[in-house]
Amino acid sequence: MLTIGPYEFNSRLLLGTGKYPNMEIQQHAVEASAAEVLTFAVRRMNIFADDQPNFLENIDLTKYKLLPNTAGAKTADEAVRIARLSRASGLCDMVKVEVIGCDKTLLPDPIETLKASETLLGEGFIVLPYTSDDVVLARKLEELGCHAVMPCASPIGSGQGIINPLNLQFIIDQASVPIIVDAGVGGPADAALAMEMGADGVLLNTAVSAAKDPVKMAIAMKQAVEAGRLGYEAGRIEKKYFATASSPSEGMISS
Ligand SMILES: CC(=O)[C@@H](O)[C@H](O)COP(=O)(O)O
Repeated sequence: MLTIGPYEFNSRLLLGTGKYPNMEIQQHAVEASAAEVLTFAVRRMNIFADDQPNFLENIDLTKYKLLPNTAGAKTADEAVRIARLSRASGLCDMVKVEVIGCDKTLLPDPIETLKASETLLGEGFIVLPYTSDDVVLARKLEELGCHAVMPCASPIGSGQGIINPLNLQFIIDQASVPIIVDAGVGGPADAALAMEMGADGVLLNTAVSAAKDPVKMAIAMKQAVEAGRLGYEAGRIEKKYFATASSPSEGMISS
């Protein structure tokens, strides 16, 4: 079970809803992924225009928890405004705080992320900030009271996978709130590795929505997250410098 604030989920895969070839493929991919949390950019949604196409119409909202995100915000104030708007529209009291500090890398602004998270926590939101793999910032966000921390594997949409496993491991090891690896996942092996390292969940979008076959990739990601988690729980063997024979040598007939 993945527990975020008051909510519990069976699936540890969280899915983004942007950039699918069309809404039908998106719907099938979402179903195939078995994700229970769907994130979407409030600013890019027609949530207030009844006459506009809206992915929420195609999704059975009784099956999913929505995670509105503040994509597009460049300051804490903007992120807070977007979060208030989404809660006022009755979507959810969870929010993924995303405050971009650099247009080229889409890496988050740590100071504005911290400020926005503090304000939203004070207003009773369930706050999940998107961060870089900064170990100290992750700790400060947890100390602030964030319900989960979401460090990126690598820049959004880059598909580079986990580029700083050491930092990510530090973040996972020090945390007592869920760590959800968010952004930069390229293939199932990246998702499995994050889970094997002890992450509590993986949030991804582009790897599925831009895959040649998004529905197949959604299934692959589901299985990768499950396999990675199972491997983590099973306990991996230690890496050794030299070989160790797989069969016991005691009791062998010597020639
Ligand atoms: C949808 C969303 O929230 C993205 O900003 C997220 O960070 C996923 O990134 P990828 O597209 O790299 O998976």
